[in-house]
Amino acid sequence: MNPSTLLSLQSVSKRYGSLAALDQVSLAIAPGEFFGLLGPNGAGKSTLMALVAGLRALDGGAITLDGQPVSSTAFAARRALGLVPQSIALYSELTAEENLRIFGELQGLRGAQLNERLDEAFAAVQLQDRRRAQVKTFSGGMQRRLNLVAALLHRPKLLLCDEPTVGVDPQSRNAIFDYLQQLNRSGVTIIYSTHYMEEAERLCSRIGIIDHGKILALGSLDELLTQLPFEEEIAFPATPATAALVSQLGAHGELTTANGAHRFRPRPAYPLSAFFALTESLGLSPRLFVSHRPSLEALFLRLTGRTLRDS
Ligand SMILES: Nc1ncnc2c1ncn2[C@@H]1O[C@H](COP(=O)(O)OP(=O)(O)OP(=O)(O)O)[C@@H](O)[C@H]1O
Repeated sequence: MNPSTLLSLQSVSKRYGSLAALDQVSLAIAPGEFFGLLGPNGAGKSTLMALVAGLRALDGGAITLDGQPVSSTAFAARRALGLVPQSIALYSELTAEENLRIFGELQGLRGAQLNERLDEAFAAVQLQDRRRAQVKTFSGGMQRRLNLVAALLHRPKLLLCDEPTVGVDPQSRNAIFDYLQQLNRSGVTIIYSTHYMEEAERLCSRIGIIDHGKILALGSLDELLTQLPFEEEIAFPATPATAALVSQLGAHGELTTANGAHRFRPRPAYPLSAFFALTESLGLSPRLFVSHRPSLEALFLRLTGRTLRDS
């Protein structure tokens, strides 16, 4: 094993009947990474998390954490990780504090140390004043925040977050992001699954795009985006005012039209300065033009023929 690998998946496969939920996935995660697993519903993200956490058995391949095989019997290895499950796993009739006490004890914490960790956890997710309230009285966002810290009381090296912001209001979402970034800066390695490309772009130092149980692309955001054949595209409304421009652009790049808008991808040899000189000479306001950087959405479309949102 490479000494800079914390978690290693080698040709990991998992089937449910005839369905290959994961198909020969290989992946190495280095200590300190904030790794994003980006893919649509049903891509295999939760299955990968459950296998890494030792909650389900592999059908093929191997997973090691710190060089030790991860399996349902390797309890010591499981202590090194925390799992934030996709669905909220809390006892709604119990108070927030009773919940965290149960999770802390399951993670091996007792006495003064447990009390200390509870204080830290409530402070970290700004729920100190609600610790004695029943979880069923919490908003969705508050439950999500509690669900997150419940996985962290034993200070795992590796945190698996399975779509932790689904159904969360923007304020709680930002609180979760800030907390995860702070944890990552303090040395916790994070694997974060999402179907929101904005989250992967904002949080993750490296991203794997997953679909139908296979990792289709892997790299930093910049590395992934350079796989796209174009640098930039410019969108503008399809109106009579822009018709003269459209008639002159064909020679300089690729032009597509959909939903009342044109999109122009200049050839590499055609500088944007020439484009804007042309629009000015036609008396068109610069405000009509919006330039788009290539996005993960565009890469996903290119890799799968579908958009992330619709698939
Ligand atoms: N216990 C199970 N039995 C049968 N099929 C399953 C089971 N769990 C998952 N699947 C199927 O395996 C595939 C991968 O599911 P998985 O939950 O890992 O995807 P996901 O990317 O996490 O998607 P989602 O965000 O919808 O949970 C899907 O087609 C799903 O229907």
